[in-house]
Amino acid sequence: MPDSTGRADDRLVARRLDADEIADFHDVAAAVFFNRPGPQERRRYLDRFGSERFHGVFHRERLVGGGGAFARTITLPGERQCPAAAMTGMSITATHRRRGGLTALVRAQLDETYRRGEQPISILLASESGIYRRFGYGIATRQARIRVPGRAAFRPGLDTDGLVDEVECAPDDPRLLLPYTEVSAQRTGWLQRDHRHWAQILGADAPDDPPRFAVHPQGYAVYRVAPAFNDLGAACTVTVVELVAATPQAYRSLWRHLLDLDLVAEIAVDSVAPDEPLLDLLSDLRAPRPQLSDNLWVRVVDLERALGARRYARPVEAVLEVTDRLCPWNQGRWRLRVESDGTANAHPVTAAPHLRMDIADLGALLLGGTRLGTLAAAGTVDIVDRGVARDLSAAFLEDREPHCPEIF
Ligand SMILES: CC(=O)SCCNC(=O)CCNC(=O)[C@H](O)C(C)(C)COP(=O)(O)OP(=O)(O)OC[C@H]1O[C@@H](n2cnc3c(N)ncnc32)[C@H](O)[C@@H]1OP(=O)(O)O
Repeated sequence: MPDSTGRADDRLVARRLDADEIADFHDVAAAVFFNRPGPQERRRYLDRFGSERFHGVFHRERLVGGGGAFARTITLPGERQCPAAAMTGMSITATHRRRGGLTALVRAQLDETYRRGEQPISILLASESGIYRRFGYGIATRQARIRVPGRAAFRPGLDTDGLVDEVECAPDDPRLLLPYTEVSAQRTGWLQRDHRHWAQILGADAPDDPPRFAVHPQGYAVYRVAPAFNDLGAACTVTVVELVAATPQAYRSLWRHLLDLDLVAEIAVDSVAPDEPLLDLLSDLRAPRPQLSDNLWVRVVDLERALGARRYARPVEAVLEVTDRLCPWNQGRWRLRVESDGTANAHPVTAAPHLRMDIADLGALLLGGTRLGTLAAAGTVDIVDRGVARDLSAAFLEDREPHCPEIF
């Protein structure tokens, strides 16, 4: 409709979608991601996730985009469980891009997340790595893509126990649920799952391509095989969906089982932690050719609560000066005080800062996988007091690399 100047109103406006509108958004998102879901697939998605929070982007009352902010729980350092708004399916239809649609959407989602007060952080996996820093998201975890030749040997002296079995599993099978529940509560970056997430991850909607399962009393592997036979013989590829092990023995035994499958030329995993133990088990350490990229992006929505939600490796006291363009309530100086038991609190102060950083850098640090010194070397964090910064860096760091193994 023309405005008072006679021009058409070209603004894109974001607002919360009601239950009826979520189905329309699902169609918009499917087109954006080049999918053509059948009616059954659409219905299943809505049955599973229709109760989550969705926002839409409108142009003159036409729905042209949107995205979800799903309620998940993530493990933070110190085995602390933290609610997180998991952003997913962010979509703007091709005819309405680069007009501020995503910007309006992210603002609306962050405002609502803060107002509701349930989730101090927002998380996402980015389709392209250039999009989200401007919205205050930082790369909190990294992933490696690996390709291991079939039958690749372990270093000498690494035993396995032969307790792996090939079985059929339903999404609620305790042989999956029990190891996952145990490991996900310990590993920073892992998400808690309910039956909806399991069904989604195990492809319960795609009966023509069911995954295979190898189980061990303390773990499991979910994988698919792409058969391939050429002039020289078999050259099948195993793609590991996930391998979860609660003990080193289960881990080695499951990997040995996959590596020794006959007819397989290569075992592929698209996302493992950069310090995946397999990389230290193989006798040819160069064989997996790990390719690093970004994994989980974290956005601190409520600084005070987010910094208090994890445990730290050592006591420290530091004043951080934080800039935050989108969430001004985070902007300013904060004293972070970590006690000897690793718990912490943050309070606004006026004291001189020891460090200055953008909120995206705090998101990058929160899971303990990014070094403060690296951000300082890149010049995105400004260190005023080097001694305090060194102590703070050590307090933030995790023993193992955090990683989010799940696509959401
Ligand atoms: C968590 C997830 O869901 S990730 C999935 C993201 N979605 C997709 O990849 C689906 C295909 N792409 C799209 O739907 C759209 O292009 C989106 C959602 C990525 C961007 O939507 P738009 O409405 O065009 O973004 P908007 O106009 O608000 O742009 C905001 C800024 O981001 C920049 N930007 C937008 N898309 C990209 C991109 N793919 N790469 C780099 N920068 C980008 C814009 O140039 C703009 O920069 P500025 O602030 O300096 O001017």
